[in-house]
Amino acid sequence: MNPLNAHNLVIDVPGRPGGQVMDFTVEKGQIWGVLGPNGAGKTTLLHTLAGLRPPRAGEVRLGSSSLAGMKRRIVSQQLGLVFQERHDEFPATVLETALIGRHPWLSPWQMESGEDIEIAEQALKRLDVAHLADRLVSTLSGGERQRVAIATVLAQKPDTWLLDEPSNHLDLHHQVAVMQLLKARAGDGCAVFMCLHDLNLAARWCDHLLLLFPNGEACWGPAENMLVPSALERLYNQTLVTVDVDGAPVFVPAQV
Ligand SMILES: Nc1ncnc2c1ncn2[C@@H]1O[C@H](COP(=O)(O)OP(=O)(O)OP(=O)(O)O)[C@@H](O)[C@H]1O
Repeated sequence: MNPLNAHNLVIDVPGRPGGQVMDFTVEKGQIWGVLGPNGAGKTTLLHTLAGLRPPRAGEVRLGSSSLAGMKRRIVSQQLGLVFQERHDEFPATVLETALIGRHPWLSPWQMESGEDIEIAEQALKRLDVAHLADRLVSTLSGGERQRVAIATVLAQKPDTWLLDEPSNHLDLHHQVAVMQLLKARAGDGCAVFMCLHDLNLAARWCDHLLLLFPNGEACWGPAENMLVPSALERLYNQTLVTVDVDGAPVFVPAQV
């Protein structure tokens, strides 16, 4: 796979002057989590990495190519994005939505083949929404809709997965199921880069973390180096209690 590289990247957060230069590469097999308070710029970073927003400085590269100069079709064969907010106003069924994931692999005006339908159906099954295949997406619950969005990227088969709050709307079982799916994709040689509000999900599943502060400051590295209670308390402006569960830290907000 072509690794996703932030090269001297400064994200363009509206109204925020300056911004830290970021330089990191999301390598094959890695699972990155982006943590930060509301408004810190997590979605802006994700959309910049996906090529949907221009950076203020620097560039995003896929392998040795600058993302800005690549055809969107080629980019979407390599990068998949699960958005935080979706506006599913177009009346489409769950299966039709999952099939959108196959579009980067079809030539213009080419119809989906039986194999594409099979891939989409398998993706729906993997996300536990196959029974909803004929339902309009607009009639689904929040968690069902989130799982369809993830199934659509699974059908897309990108090497690098970008996800904005993938655990949004998911119950505990499906949160774990989605994290297991992402871990399995990483185990198969993909890379995962996701924004998370749940610090403990990040601590449990991510091997790399990027902390994004509201003033634009950022730091990143292996998770064990980033999970420093004092840094996390500063990040969230919240006192934390750290407890050890099965040898791993779990962070709980202090009551006072
Ligand atoms: N189009 C826009 N016009 C004005 N301000 C914007 C625009 N898009 C984003 N912002 C601002 O940029 C900042 C960063 O937004 P962003 O969505 O990246 O934050 P976030 O860390 O993902 O937040 P959250 O945790 O709430 O999802 C916020 O203060 C937001 O209000």
